[in-house]
Order: sequence, then C-alpha cells, then structure tokens
Amino acid sequence: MTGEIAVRTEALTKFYGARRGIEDLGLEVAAGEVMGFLGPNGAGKTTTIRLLLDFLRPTRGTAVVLGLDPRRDKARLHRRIGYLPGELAFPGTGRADELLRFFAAARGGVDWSHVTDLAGRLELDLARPVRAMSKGNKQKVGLVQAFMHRPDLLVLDEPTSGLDPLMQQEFLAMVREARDAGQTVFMSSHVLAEVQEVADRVAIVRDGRLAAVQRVESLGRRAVRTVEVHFADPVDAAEFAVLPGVRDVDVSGPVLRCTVEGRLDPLVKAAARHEVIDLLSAEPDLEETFLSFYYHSEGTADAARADA
Ligand SMILES: Nc1ncnc2c1ncn2[C@@H]1O[C@H](COP(=O)(O)OP(=O)(O)OP(=O)(O)O)[C@@H](O)[C@H]1O
Repeated sequence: MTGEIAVRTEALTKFYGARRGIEDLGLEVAAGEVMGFLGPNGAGKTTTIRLLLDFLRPTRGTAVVLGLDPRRDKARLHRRIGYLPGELAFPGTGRADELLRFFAAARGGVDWSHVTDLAGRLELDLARPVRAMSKGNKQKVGLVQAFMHRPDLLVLDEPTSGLDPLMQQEFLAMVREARDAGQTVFMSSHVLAEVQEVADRVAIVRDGRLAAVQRVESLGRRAVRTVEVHFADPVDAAEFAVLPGVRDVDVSGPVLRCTVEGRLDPLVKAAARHEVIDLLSAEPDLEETFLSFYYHSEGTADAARADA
C-alpha cells in the first residue's frame, strides 16, 4: 500500500449559510497511516468528517476517499469504511448483539468471533439493550461496529469520548493493531496527548482552516508543558531561566513555575541540585503547542504536505 493515498481533499469548503464550517482544506492521508485530526471545539473537525462520508455536500472543493468519489460511490465507499459518528444515535430498542448483527448483515457479513473479541476487550456486555446503556457503553457499541468488518479506512469522530482511561488505552491498542494490519485511521480529537500516543501525523484545524500538519515525532520535540517545582528552600530564578527550552520563569520563594518546550531533562537535572518537595507537570496543551508551531513559522500546511 506504500505511496497510496487513502484520503485527499482539495480546497474542501463547507459554509452553513454565512457560517464557516471548514474552508480550503487541502489534506492527504496516506494509506496505512494513523492521522490525528485535532482542533478545539467548533474548529471544523466534524464538518470535515461528514464531508468525507457524503453526509454533507461541500460548498466547493473536492474529496477523494479510497480512490472513490464520496458522492457518486457512497454505498461502495461506506462498505469499506468504519465510521464512528461524534454523536451516536442508535435505532430501535434491541440488544447490542442484535444491533451489531444488523450492521454486520448490511456489510455483507462479518466474522462474528471478531465482534465478540472486540466486545470482550472493551468489556462490553452484548446482551444488554443499547437504549439503556450509559454514554460510555454506547460509545463501545459504536467502536465495535466501526472496527467489526476490518475496514480499509476507519473514520472516528472523537473516539475516546466517554471512555474511562483503561478503555482509552484498549482503544489505542486497537488502533495500533489496525495500522499493523494495513488499515488507515483518521481520528478526530481535541486532546493532543491521546492522539500523540498513536498517530503517525496530526493535522491541526482552527477556526475552519488547516493550521498545521506535523509528524508526531516533531510534535513531541516541541511539546510545551507547564511545570511547577516546590523546593524545600527559596531558589533563584536566574539559575533556571538560562536552561534550554525553559521560559516564563516565575519564582515565588521556594516555588518555581515555568513552561518547558521539548525535553524536561535540563530542568529536572537543575532542580535536583536542590531539595525537591514536589514536581507537577501539566499535559501539553493543544493551544500552546499550536502557538509554538506558529512562532516557529514552520509546520505550515504547505511545508507539511511536501513532507507527507
Ligand atoms: N448544522 C450546522 N449549522 C450551522 N453551523 C454549523 C452546523 N454544524 C456546524 N456548524 C458550525 O461550523 C463550525 C465547525 O463545527 P464542527 O462541528 O465541524 O466543529 P468540530 O471541530 O467538530 O467541533 P466539536 O469538537 O465541538 O464537535 C462551528 O462554528 C459550528 O458552529
């Protein structure tokens, strides 16, 4: 599959009246890669995903998915896609297994042992009626139906929403296995950390526009964290302000606050010269990471496409 493109959009644009959903999106997802699609609420992620599946029609621009035109080849395309919508609404009052058998039949039959295996991994009880399930359990039903037919392309809109941390890890393992099996994964999220764990590249959208496409390795190097160190005794800000990647140093008696871009190691080694009582490091924040791209003026959409 190397070199093939699973998803290609060109100038893809959707306006809801005067309101911009997404504008001039040019994106390529290579076959066999996991691409994270990141952005704050309202950035245009769901709009893009719905355009790829022809649940929405573009105002202008084009999308080609698995070599097919979503509009002309919708039914054929949907059989090769596993789709998890952002907001799940299941029909009927049936049990989870009945609903999944219905989806399986619509796809021309699936290996049922794969369904029970997925349900087991996600600790989903298939004998329970879906309507009475919690949000998290409904999300698991949605995930099983997306993965059950081993689709060429998984399109997942906020797949971890409602899942507890253990199940999130199980889901990420499923994504890795899908990639190892040659499947392509396009998943949206507004949480950088979870996407970073599993994606090859991330595309960042903001206010309806593609802001950056990055390989995850380069993102890791630039990840920005806020760090707070509590020492036994007061420390001197100047000692820390000179360290590579450390900025916004603020010392208040024995408490140091700063942001660290990239490796934490220089700060940790410097801190260890004093008696450390506590150390807090906050997860990289999407907005800060984005700003870090912006100020480096690398990682623009065009540069990243050349790198794709
Ligand atoms: N049916 C609609 N009618 C009008 N505006 C819409 C509609 N759907 C989305 N929008 C607007 O389009 C923009 C992009 O929304 P979209 O749902 O695609 O973002 P998102 O990144 O998926 O956000 P979230 O994470 O909150 O789902 C937002 O400004 C939103 O208000």
